[in-house]
Amino acid sequence: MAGLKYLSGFGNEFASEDPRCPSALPEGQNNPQVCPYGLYAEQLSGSAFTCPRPTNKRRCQIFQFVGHQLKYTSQHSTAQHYEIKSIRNTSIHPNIILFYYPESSTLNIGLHTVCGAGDSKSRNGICIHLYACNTSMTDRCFQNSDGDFLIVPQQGKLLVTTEFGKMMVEPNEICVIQQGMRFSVDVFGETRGYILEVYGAHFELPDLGPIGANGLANPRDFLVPVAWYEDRTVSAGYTVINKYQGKMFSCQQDFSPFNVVAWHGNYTPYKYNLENFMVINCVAYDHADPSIFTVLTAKSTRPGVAIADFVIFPPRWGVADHTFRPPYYHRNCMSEFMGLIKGHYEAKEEGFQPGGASLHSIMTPHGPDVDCFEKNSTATLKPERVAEGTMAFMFESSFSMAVTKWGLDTCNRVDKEYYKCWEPLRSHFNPKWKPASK
Ligand SMILES: O=C(O)Cc1cc(O)ccc1O
Ligand SMILES: [Fe+2]
Repeated sequence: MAGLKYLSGFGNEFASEDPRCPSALPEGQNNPQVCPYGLYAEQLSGSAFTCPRPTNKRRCQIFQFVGHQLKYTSQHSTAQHYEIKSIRNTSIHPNIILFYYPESSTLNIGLHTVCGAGDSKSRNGICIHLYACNTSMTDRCFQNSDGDFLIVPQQGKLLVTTEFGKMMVEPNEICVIQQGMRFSVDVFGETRGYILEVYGAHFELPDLGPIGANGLANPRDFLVPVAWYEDRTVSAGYTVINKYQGKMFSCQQDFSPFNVVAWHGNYTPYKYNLENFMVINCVAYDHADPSIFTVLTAKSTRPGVAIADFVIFPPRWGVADHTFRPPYYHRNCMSEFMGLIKGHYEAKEEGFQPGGASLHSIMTPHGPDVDCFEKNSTATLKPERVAEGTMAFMFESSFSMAVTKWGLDTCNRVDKEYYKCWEPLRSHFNPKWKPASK
């Protein structure tokens, strides 16, 4: 859908009216006795009323025909995949797991949870889902009452209709749909990607510290939809699906929920093109930690420790002198879930397919495969482009993840031999080695 308009900025105070209804936002107040055009006023609160100002940025006033719904009933079909219970019941072991992506043709029912930890009831935790579909959502929308979705399309673009307006999100872009926001997705063929869900925190831009005012993901590159409504009666029934405490509920209404004529506030969905990321990296020697590539972070209450970070490995220059340039060998107190949007990943050129994923669990050793190690230990170190035409990413989390039954068994695409990419690493130990004489 060409020609969609957006507002620009991260977490700004925005105001938007559908141009068909000028002056739909009441002047100077949120709750006039009667709203313009006879609309209903509703506040969507994404932070506690009493949060201190820096975090109390999370609210939106929306003006709509009508918002309230009928009774939710439990919905079955795909419900079990979202249950946190299913995460607790499943496999806990520290192996490294490489998931191959399920064929989309075998899977057109949407979302599958692969791993996660914590829970939505205590508002602290994460879930990682994969989606694969080839059918648009017709007369149905989704509302996640549990947390925020950071959606990473890998194949196929998504036309996301929200209460705030429409966004087109293509592979190499991401979007965030925050807790409680209703949305529906149109697809245009085989479509798949990844979703990071966080409970109890919203995504923020990372602090820049000594980097200064510019760098990483710049706030102006985040795009927010403009108000758009439809006045549509759906006599056959419009289904609102609500994920609440890990379970799916649905209710029927006879109108489209995308009836918000105007809104203002700073609690909105948004999208970001990863191509806009301003990469900061080593220009002298050694390998900077990948936190330098953080696009968005969902902070925990412990300073510097994220519930989850969204980190990318964008095309860039590699210039470090006398340095083994690829990722170092690593044991981490965090979990590392990696995915690949396109191209190859520098630490594993073969085997890691776009659409695939790997989970390197807490303190499980990982790093470059044997080819990458040998090649880069002897390479002539001239400035060169790294990761050209590729985009790998990582969901890095302080939670220790359990893998669902679906992730391990049902998807049936786990590479049981993944660990073998490190098996041929041989010792280069030379006891006769001498330091170069100065
Ligand atoms: O490849 C990985 O697993 C991610 C990663 C990247 C990097 O640059 C340094 C450490 C690390 O774990
Ligand atoms: Fe790592």
